[in-house]
Amino acid sequence: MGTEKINIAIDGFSSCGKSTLAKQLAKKLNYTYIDSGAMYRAITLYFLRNHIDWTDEDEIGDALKNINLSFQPNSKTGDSEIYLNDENIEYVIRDLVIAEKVSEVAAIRPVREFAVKQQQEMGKLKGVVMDGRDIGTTVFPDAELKIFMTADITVRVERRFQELYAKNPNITIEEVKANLEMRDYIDSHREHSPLRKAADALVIDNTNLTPSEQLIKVLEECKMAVKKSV
Ligand SMILES: Nc1ncnc2c1ncn2[C@@H]1O[C@H](COP(=O)(O)OP(=O)(O)O)[C@@H](O)[C@H]1O
Ligand SMILES: Nc1ccn([C@@H]2O[C@H](COP(=O)(O)OP(=O)(O)O)[C@@H](O)[C@H]2O)c(=O)n1
Repeated sequence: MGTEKINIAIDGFSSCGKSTLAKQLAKKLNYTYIDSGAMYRAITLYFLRNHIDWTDEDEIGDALKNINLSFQPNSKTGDSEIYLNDENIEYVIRDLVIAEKVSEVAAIRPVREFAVKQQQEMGKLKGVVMDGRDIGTTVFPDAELKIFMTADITVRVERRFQELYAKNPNITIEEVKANLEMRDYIDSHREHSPLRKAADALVIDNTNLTPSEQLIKVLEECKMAVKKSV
């Protein structure tokens, strides 16, 4: 592949493999991976810890002024991890307690403006793979490659359940299913930047694809997108 860098936007439903694909691509292409969902999870963690009333616009505005988010590579794995005011919160934000509230918080306009501004800044120099819900539609509407991922709900629930069960054996499959369905509903029906497939996005249904099969498929698309961009 040439030296020209493009931006790659990956959107889709919860737990369908967006970040797995985004990380694979970033490694292969030597791009920067940004997990935009981690930013909304981080803001939710801050709001919960500090008992912020997120129905109150003034309280939200003051709280956002105290939130500094950054991504830094893990010194052992090299994987990008999120920091909230210098604390590594990569692990804690994956908890179901955060997943229960994150879609409510992510629907708030000033929260989205706060996150989107930083995301757009990170993409200015290109060479970014970002996954989320509104990357191809709002954050990088001009991204050279847009992917919209999906997979059957039963497969998505099973995948996320296995992940959460490894950390907490008290978790039930019903809880995980209810959470994914609730988030998909709120994310696709909210007023500001709802989850939508961008008109020019390529749909990947990975219900029956392994991670390496999906990578091969998308790398071909990347090659073509880079060629088109020069
Ligand atoms: N193609 C695939 N086949 C099987 N499991 C997958 C595939 N892609 C991702 N996974 C697994 O599914 C779970 C959710 O993937 P993840 O990338 O975190 O999804 P998302 O970023 O969309 O929430 C993870 O445990 C991941 O290892
Ligand atoms: N670009 C984005 C990314 C995430 N989000 C919100 O953040 C939540 C968590 O995102 P995530 O990517 O970590 O979710 P998973 O699919 O990994 O479970 C989503 O359910 C959305 O409510 C968003 O609104 N916009």
